[in-house]
Amino acid sequence: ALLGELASSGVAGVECAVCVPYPYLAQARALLDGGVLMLGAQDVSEYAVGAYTGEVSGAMLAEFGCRYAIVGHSERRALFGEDDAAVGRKAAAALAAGLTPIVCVGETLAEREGGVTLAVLERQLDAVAAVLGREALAGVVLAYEPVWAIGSGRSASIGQVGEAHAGIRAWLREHCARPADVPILYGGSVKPENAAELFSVDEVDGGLIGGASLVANDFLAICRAAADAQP
Ligand SMILES: O=C(CO)COP(=O)(O)O
Repeated sequence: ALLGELASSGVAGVECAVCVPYPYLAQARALLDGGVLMLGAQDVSEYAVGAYTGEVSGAMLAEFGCRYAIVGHSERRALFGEDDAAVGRKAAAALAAGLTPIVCVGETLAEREGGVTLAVLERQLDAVAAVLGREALAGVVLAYEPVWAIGSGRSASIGQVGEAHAGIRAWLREHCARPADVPILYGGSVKPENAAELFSVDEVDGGLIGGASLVANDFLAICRAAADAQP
């Protein structure tokens, strides 16, 4: 459904990708081959090669046509013990395999209510910068995903998103060789109804869509909102 619509109507200037679970990569690749939608994975191993049963390396993902790998999604951090340093190593592994890591950062509700949102984002970003360095950092995509807004139906407010994204851009100016090259996506209950407003916020360069991406027409509406928000 996505391919048909995107091929006919297009979304000029917007890069769209689907990040599918590992077992569906081959099937997705066959469907997407040569089309306008790019392919990504939802995770990647921090190890390039070796005996790590169950792990999927960046090279394997590249072989299956992936352009992107999400790293440090809050569910990976909270449920699978991925700490800030491991997220940095995964980002490095993705880059080494020629993939663009989509590095997720975001605060929990307790952290937001405790007034430490920007400090948490900085801590998570510092760990990535410590592994990548200023040059390689320019090759990532960042995604601000407040944990409390993911899958909850409750997106962050325009003000909250603006403050976090401005904070992340300021951090990039200090730590990244080419701070303007790094897109900052917002994720957390993005829907057709709120996409245009969220994409109008300064320093919001796109979205990382969960639930709404499973409904083709909703995802398409969000892609179009991103196209309409082009400067
Ligand atoms: O985690 C997300 C995308 O990775 C966001 O999920 P929702 O859009 O369902 O809140």
